[in-house]
Amino acid sequence: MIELDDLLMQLWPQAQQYKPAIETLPLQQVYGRVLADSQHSAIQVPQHDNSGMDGYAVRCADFLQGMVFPVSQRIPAGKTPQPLEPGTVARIFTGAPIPPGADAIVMQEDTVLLDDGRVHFNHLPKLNAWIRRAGEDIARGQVVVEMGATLNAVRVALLASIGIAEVPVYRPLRAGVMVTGSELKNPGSSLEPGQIYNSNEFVWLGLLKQMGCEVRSVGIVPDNLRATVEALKSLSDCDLVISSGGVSVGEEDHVKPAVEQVGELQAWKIAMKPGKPMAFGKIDRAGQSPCWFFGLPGNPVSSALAFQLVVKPFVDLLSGQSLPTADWRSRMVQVTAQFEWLRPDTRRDEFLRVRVESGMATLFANQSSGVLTSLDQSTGVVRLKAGQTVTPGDALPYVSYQELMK
Ligand SMILES: Nc1nc2c(c(=O)[nH]1)N[C@H]1C(S)=C(S)[C@@H](COP(=O)(O)OP(=O)(O)OC[C@H]3O[C@@H](n4cnc5c(N)ncnc54)[C@H](O)[C@@H]3O)O[C@H]1N2
Ligand code: MOO
Repeated sequence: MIELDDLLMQLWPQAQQYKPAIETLPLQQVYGRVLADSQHSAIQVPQHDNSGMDGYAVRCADFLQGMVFPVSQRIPAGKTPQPLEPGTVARIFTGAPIPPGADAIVMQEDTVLLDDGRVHFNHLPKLNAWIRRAGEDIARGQVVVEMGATLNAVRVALLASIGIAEVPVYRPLRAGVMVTGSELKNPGSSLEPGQIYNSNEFVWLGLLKQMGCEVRSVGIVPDNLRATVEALKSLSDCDLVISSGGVSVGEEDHVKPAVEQVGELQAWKIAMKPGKPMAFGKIDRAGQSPCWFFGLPGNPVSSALAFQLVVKPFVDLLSGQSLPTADWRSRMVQVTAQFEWLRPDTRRDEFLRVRVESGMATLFANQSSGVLTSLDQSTGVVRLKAGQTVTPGDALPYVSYQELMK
């Protein structure tokens, strides 16, 4: 068996070597994509010192002479102001440039407009009040979004705010999906005795789409070597293929020999629970970069967790994301156990499904890897080292499903 951390260290450098193709797209089409080159700002934001309020631009020193001033100019947003005449104030609106010579803004609620058009100020102004300084958001030349960042709504808006209309992004990965098992039926059809519904595929379709992959599925593949080999071959034009089931040790488990026929198996049996019989390898493609292969266990919880803990960071790295973003281990936090766990697995690290509220972790009662409801009714997993027992009050490393899928 391979330790999980050793497996990750074996996988990640391979993913980092992969160079996805780059395309340049308009901002409207880049949501969820990974940026292929850091974007610098050619301008400062804001461009000019500007007002944060509707009100008056004033010179503080003038208030030694009194509290009532005539208005010498009107500055709406978008207009270039004249220098502020001494002994006067300027009517100004939110976002409008500060006139040279003004050193504070007074909001209009703190003033009274007199019948003769002059303005009475209720209080002395505060130096620099309500002036938003040029460049206080973004300096000229600053990197605004780093290469490898996923372009979420705010980052796309940041690019827009510096006038960039199109950016280079990595081409989405093509993920191939197959689920093995002669006992499987798709939802919508009725079950014969001994059959079960295929649910694993539906976890992956959702997660892969959330990760921005283009997904192609061949669906259910019966438990025989020939059909498994054919399914692998038919998906080999993808960047990676994920299969479920058939990776254990029984005679009905054909995935490993099938991968060995069409490519190479690099790892099998990981010291983690759930998820032990996971396999990793490659499907050969003459003269092209490899098609990576993940054989995940059939048990629904094992398949979903192995996906989040092993496949997800690999796909993130293939997609061009940086290692710190991809490594969920650095995002683990400590929680306090409110449960007891006295029957640890002595050889594998265990991931227990728990519900965490205010830093307190309660255990989902049924930790079987066949119980899919456990994933819905827990918030994440705590990681135990092989042989580790838990008593209430113990501090445990925890990662939420939300954090795993970031
Ligand atoms: N003698 C041994 N038996 C098993 C071992 C072992 O080391 N020695 N490992 C166990 C562990 S751990 C796991 S996990 C499972 C994984 O086995 P497979 O990956 O070969 O999966 P299958 O046997 O094909 O299926 C397991 C289970 O999951 C259900 N399943 C399969 N596909 C789907 C799907 N698409 N949607 C929903 N459910 C699915 C399947 O019906 C089985 O109930 O092996 C243990 N055995
Ligand atoms: O490790 Mo298996 O994945 O227990 O369920």
